[in-house]
Amino acid sequence: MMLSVRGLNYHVKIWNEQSTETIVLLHGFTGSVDTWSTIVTQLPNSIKIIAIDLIGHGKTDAPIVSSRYRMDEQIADLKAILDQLSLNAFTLLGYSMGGRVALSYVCAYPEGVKNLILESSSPGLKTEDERVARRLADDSLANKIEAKGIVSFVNAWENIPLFASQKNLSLDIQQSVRNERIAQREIGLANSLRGMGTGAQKSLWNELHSISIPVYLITGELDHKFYNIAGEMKTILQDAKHYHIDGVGHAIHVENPTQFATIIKDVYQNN
Ligand SMILES: C=C(O[C@H]1C=C[C@H](C(=O)CCC(=O)O)[C@@H](C(=O)O)[C@@H]1O)C(=O)O
Repeated sequence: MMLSVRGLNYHVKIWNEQSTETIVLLHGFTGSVDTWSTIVTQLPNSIKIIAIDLIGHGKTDAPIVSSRYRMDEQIADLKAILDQLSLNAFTLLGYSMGGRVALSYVCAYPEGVKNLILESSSPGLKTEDERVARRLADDSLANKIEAKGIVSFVNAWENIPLFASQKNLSLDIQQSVRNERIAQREIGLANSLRGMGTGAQKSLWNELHSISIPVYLITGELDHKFYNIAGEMKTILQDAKHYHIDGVGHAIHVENPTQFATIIKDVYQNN
């Protein structure tokens, strides 16, 4: 379904619409609602699942103005979507960039969020120097995406060290991840980096201590960077559990969907 919010058309996919327990799923950079297709088959019908294509991704609009992709704009869109769907109590799950959106959302709009699940994500960068350097890198990548096109970008992106463990997946799964990335629009990815990239968003490190809901941090054994980030987040959060999954990297839901789905089911059993 398409929802019009704050002047943009968002693509939203819903499973088990009549169920009461609800989880909202937010994909990562270069992703779409399709990234959750395997997970959905492993969750019980008792859970209503709402997956959203974030701005510039999937079938959601990709505005040409990069400022429309700022994190405050994205979470305001998300709030408007959830209000339109009359959601007043739900678990919010985000993968990587989607986790940064989810965490930003909880810090700005905590009402209604019962649990927060962050897969391989971060609260942003602590210092302005780090953010300046990352913005320069992300701006350069954004310009390269527009100059050389999506295929050239994906050829490089799927081979960054962060995704090395995905080479162990079946060729079918690797191809499905590639297809999802290839289907993206250059303007959407480029402006996503410019507007809500890791260096563009504000740091949420100093807001973590105020989050009172349960936070579930999921990282992969082979993803040392985000394992360490999650470990530090856990020392600050009031109520946090860190699941560290053996034998997988950054995209746990792709590399071990069964164990990922089990964690989600555990969260609901803890409610
Ligand atoms: C490479 C780094 O940052 C990028 C890596 C992960 C994030 C993401 O959403 C990737 C999802 C995917 O392609 O499967 C992305 C983001 O948070 O926007 C980062 O740009 C890094 O080392 O930080």
